[in-house]
Amino acid sequence: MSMEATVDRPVSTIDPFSHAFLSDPYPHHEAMREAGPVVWLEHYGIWAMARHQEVRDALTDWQTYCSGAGVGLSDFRKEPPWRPPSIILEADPPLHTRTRAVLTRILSPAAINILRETFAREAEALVDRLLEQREFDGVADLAEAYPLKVFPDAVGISEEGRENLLPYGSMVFNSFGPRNDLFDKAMANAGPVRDWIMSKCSRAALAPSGLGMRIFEAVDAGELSEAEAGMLVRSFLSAGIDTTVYGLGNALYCFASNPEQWTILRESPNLIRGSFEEVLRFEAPVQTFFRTTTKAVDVGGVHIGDGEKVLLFLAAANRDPRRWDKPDTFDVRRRATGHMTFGTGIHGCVGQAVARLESEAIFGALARRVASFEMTGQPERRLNNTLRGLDTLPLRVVPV
Ligand code: HEM
Ligand SMILES: CCOc1cccc(C(=O)O)c1
Repeated sequence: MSMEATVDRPVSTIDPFSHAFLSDPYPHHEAMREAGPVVWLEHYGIWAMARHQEVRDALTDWQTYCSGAGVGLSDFRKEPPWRPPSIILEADPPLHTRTRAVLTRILSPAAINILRETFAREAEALVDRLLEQREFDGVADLAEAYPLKVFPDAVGISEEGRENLLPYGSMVFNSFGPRNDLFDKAMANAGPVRDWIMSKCSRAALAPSGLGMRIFEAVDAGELSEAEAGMLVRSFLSAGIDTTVYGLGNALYCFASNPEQWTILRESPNLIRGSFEEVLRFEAPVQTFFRTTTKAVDVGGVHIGDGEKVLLFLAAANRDPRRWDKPDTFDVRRRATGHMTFGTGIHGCVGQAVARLESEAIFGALARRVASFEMTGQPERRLNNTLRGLDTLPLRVVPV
């Protein structure tokens, strides 16, 4: 019998969904990276990976680390999901292969390029208004306002009721964590919010020329059922707003906190696209996702059993000194490709071209018009079981 060289498993008592951890995760990320390639979190009875190599390998090995049991703490095979599972995010091949192919085509860089002019026009108009105001809140007046205008417009849903989108995103992203106070608060008004969202996931509710109707055209082409098309529109509304809201807010925070980096960007506008990748690496709006093992597996000598939950710390991988030089420095000149904030492998973010276009439009407009940002008050955090970002960011802009 081959004696596997298994070592004792590294153990940690931290609660990665506590307010303390979510408010300042970086020291805990460092502790987990140093504890081992995989760490047992006894608080929840789950495994954690915080190093870049292990996170990347687990995301790539979808056969061993599956999504079909849910990509949150809850194992769908042991307890009912709070909503019908996503047929892309919470699906494995072959179902995932079919649904992913449809969204990959609809959200391809070429397809998204068609939105470039509209996204740029909306960004210029918003920046005009904010420069008039001089002082505003970077979260409410920019990071929320812009995605809430351009993305639902692009999907093709009506203006009325869009105030349900952020609450729904909060429900979705808090649901990947434990049923803690953050989840309970997010679910307070679940019924009406969920009803509004589902009312938008049908042909009748979608503009003929939007991204949503592109999904129903895949039904007519025999690639999807009518019900599956509705579920994929739900995926757009689940994933497509809060992620970019937190991402744009984190970007503003990074530039306001590192004014010399903003000056570098203004002098070299060709760095604008790459600077968003550095924001995503340094202040990942999406911090974690889970996988579930489909067999026993040995990671760096540590034995993980079959059917166990593994928490992948995307944000910890982004600051792993094994992968990055000066990982805790925000540097817009860094080539940040290889960050884990869009995931990687077969589930790697299918909407990343939309996110990049939104950021490029906004920060392109700001770089031409704003000499510097000044924080006029203390920013407040918006705690969420999966997302990291701000609730308020009081700003003043100094025009060029
Ligand atoms: C800064 C913005 C964004 C971030 C940080 C982000 C992050 C991610 C991550 C980490 C994943 C992988 C999840 C996993 O491996 O389990 C993912 C998948 C996904 N994202 Fe994004 N996302 C962003 C924007 C968007 C947008 C704008 C859309 C619009 C449609 C979108 C739609 C999706 C969908 C449908 C999936 C599931 C893909 C699959 O499972 O094959 N995301 N995203
Ligand atoms: C940003 C990761 O992608 C997601 C997130 C939440 C929900 C869904 C979905 O497919 O419903 C996808």
